[in-house]
Amino acid sequence: MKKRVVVALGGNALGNSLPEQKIAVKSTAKTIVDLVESDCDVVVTHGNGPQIGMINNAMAALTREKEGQPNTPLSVCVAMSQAYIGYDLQNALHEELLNRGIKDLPTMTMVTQVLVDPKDPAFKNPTKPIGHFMTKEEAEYAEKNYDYVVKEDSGRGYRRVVASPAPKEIIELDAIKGLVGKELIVACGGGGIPVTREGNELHGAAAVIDKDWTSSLLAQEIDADILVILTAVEKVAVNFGKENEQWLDEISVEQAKKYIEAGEFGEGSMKPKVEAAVAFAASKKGRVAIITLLEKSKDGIAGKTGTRIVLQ
Ligand SMILES: Nc1ncnc2c1ncn2[C@@H]1O[C@H](COP(=O)(O)OP(=O)(O)O)[C@@H](O)[C@H]1O
Ligand SMILES: NC(=O)OP(=O)(O)O
Repeated sequence: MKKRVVVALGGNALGNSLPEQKIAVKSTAKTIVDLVESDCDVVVTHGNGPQIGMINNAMAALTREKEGQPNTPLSVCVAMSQAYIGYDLQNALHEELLNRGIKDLPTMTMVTQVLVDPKDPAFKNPTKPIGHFMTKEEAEYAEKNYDYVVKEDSGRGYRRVVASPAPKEIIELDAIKGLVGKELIVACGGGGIPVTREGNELHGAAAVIDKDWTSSLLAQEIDADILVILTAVEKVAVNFGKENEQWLDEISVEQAKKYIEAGEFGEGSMKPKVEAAVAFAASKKGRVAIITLLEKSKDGIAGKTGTRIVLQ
């Protein structure tokens, strides 16, 4: 029987610049089509940290240059990032599907809005890094002149941070559900365009939602069998980077929660992935969340590698 799989693409699946992304999506498409050929109905989600930083900077420069040019809201920048990344992915998937003789699976990108709570405390405590790394001097300049909130990122330099509220509801969910299995869909890009509700109106919010959290919500809502979070490591570790580092194969939801509490996973990097994986695996017995490398996704689904989180 076909498996329903949500594949969440991390930064290494897309690269950090326009030329890097154009190259990266070629191997990303191979990985995704491998899953299609392994009898999976796939829905693709992706991050947008570098891309939204780039788009936001470009739009802000335009506002500074041209009198009367209104500022572009962050929600609109997320929408732009969905279209831009979706275009590159669709283009690469189209080619890869045809190369393998698969002609009956159209690809499409769904511009997706995701409801957030305007009272989410995340709006008062920006944590989500976006855009490029800055030196201390560049960071100070950006804070003073562009009103950015900037934080030091694990010894690697400084990055702008923005609010990252929790995803509550996927507005286009029914449309996505109707297409799973019939089309190869890219949805909920960059965690979704954050919106708040006022009656029948949806208003864009100044935030970037964590894509791992939205991917977990999507996987639960479409009743997926597997959530695969693809990133830059083959497995999740405890004592990561230390002498007694231990790579994890299969762990229970309970064990994963204990490791989260013990602070085993990097804030803003591995921790949201494990939390999102736990939320999916805990939501129904039989659901499996896998965290692994992009190029190992097929082996991960076959149970040969990756860290698997399951409800026991
Ligand atoms: N305990 C851990 N086990 C494995 N990787 C970890 C751990 N803690 C932090 N990391 C780091 O998290 C990174 C993945 O997070 P990130 O780069 O933010 O993801 P993304 O692929 O979504 O862009 C890994 O490459 C690794 O450097
Ligand atoms: N929106 C989001 O989570 O993007 P990254 O995965 O690139 O941080």
